[in-house]
Amino acid sequence: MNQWVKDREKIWIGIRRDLHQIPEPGFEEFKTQRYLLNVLAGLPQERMEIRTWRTGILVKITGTGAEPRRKFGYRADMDGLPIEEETGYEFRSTHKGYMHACGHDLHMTIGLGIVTYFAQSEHSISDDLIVIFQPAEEGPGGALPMLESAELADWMPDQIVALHVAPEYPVGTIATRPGILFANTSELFIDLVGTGGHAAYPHKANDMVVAACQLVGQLQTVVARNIDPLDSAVITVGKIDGGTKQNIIAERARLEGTIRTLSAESMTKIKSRIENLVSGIETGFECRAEIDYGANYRQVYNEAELTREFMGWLEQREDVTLFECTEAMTGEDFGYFLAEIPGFMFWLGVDTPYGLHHAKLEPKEEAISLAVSTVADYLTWKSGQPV
Ligand SMILES: CC(=O)N[C@@H](CCC[C@H](N)C(=O)O)C(=O)O
Repeated sequence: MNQWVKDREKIWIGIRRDLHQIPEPGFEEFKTQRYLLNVLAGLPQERMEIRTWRTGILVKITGTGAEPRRKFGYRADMDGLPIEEETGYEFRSTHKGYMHACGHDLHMTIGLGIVTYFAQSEHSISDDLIVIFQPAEEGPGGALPMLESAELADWMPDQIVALHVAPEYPVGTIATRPGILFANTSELFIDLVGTGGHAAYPHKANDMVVAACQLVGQLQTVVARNIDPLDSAVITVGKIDGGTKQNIIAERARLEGTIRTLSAESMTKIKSRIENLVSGIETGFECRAEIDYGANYRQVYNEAELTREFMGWLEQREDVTLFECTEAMTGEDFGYFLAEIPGFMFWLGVDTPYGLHHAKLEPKEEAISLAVSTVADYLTWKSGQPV
């Protein structure tokens, strides 16, 4: 491992713990942005330029090579999740009902570590480096509007990399693959409106709790019966909201979920099946229904040549175990970056029994140094390679 990075392990861990305490919703990462700007202000400024975009931050480290230079990008997401934390941490979330349960506190710390490393005059890199702190990955999606922003337009990287913590792998493991890494996603919100009434008079009402339950059951048939078993897809209803009191028949119910597919065709097919089923519920229950697909994310598609090159480069590192993984049905709006810019994403092992989006997620912090060291060394090496 890069000794300079390793020697500063306590600093990275301290930053991660600070960030862990202030998780915020998408586009409301105000304290997070202030914290990051404050750390950035304490670094050598000679080769650094900083821009903000909404609650996000763009940092440019100017390369020391002659022009024209390439721009290498690293992207970290910034938002937390609406989860009440159940870790045993002393540095647990101070924001009630919010938690960094998807590792974005680590992703940002690694981004700061990379900036810190290359801001030092002794760690010059000949190409420019653009480190992107992007808001709202969990929703409604910050990547697409950021890509369309004036702030990024003249700093658009020529190549980009991002990582995501992976609870299931030991620290020291990096997993990735050329091609699709993460699925296409679409959020799913269905509102049902019927007629409320007294619990004792069901014949005078039109119960949306019963309609919602029927619909959840029917949605389970879509992937099972309409999608080619060799083409993976998922529909998860993560939240149901309906009614007001145990003895009042519910006038309204709302389902909130997400759709995941490996192919764009399956996404279209699933949406069409959902629309038919919802229309059946409207007829069958004599109610009104509205579907909203919320935020849709493109698949994360790793550019094959760069990914293979990175995997080959990793193989000579003694501190990393490379694993060529299969696709995952997770989503990531980093897919929008990869649709515009060649690059890749990889999983970083953080070895914890609880999965992503779990209230007890406790990633191993040693993974931070390993990631800063790996990405910094890779970018240094890559910048020395001919175009
Ligand atoms: C890595 C990860 O967990 N990403 C999220 C992305 C959420 C996308 C969107 N809000 C949705 O729910 O469809 C995921 O849940 O996979």
